[in-house]
Amino acid sequence: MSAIITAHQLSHHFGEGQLQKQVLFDIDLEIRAGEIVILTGPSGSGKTTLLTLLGGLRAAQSGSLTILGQEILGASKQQLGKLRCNIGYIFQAHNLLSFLTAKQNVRMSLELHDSFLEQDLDAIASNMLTAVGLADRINYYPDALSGGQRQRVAIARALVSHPKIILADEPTAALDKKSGRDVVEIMQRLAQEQGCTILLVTHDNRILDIADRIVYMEDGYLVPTPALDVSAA
Ligand SMILES: Nc1ncnc2c1ncn2[C@@H]1O[C@H](COP(=O)(O)OP(=O)(O)OP(=O)(O)O)[C@@H](O)[C@H]1O
Repeated sequence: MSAIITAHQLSHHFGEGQLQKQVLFDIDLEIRAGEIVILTGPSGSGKTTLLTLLGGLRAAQSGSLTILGQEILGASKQQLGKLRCNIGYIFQAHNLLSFLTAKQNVRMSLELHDSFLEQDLDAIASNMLTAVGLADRINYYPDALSGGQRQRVAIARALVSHPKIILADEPTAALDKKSGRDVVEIMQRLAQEQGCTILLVTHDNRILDIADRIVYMEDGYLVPTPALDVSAA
């Protein structure tokens, strides 16, 4: 498997001068095509900061970061924007637009890509919602859906354009055990079908077993995964 994301000696700080605070230290990480990698660790250890860097959502400051073959250090806003077309994002709060139906929310993601024909968009969006088990909720507004159903719409929206990478930040945090499990299993199945790489940040020990690999963070450093966390899954 080839590397799809490679970080080498990646560091990051917030603030300037006396207020500067370093939150990532010399991160070395390689993520290969098709892998499901879970990033876990205590609150404030830098997981979200690392995830946003690896997803091209913020500029890298030092070290080296290659995403889909492109060096991100010093990349322009345009280059980052183009890169993001190949990445699907799923967040804790699903961020669906409340005035659009499930289908319209998914369709909107397709409209950002010019590789799909206008007349096909409705059918593609509906098929994707069917794939996440929402065939009977296609024309519902988010307010009429449960938390788990909304998160499944968010998954459909992220995966519908067949991105090469999915980044998910605490996708099960707001869900009960059963819904959380359903959501990650759907992500896992679809990513496997599409050959997509998943990088997922979570505190949720109940879903650690879906990962091919668990990466553990502490105080801004990658550390060997404690055996305890793996067996607790
Ligand atoms: N925009 C920002 N400006 C200043 N400091 C920030 C900013 N974002 C994060 N931090 C700080 O960076 C550190 C790492 O935060 P980050 O959100 O990456 O951790 P995390 O491991 O994802 O935490 P959690 O599990 O609680 O979400 C924290 O000390 C946080 O306060």
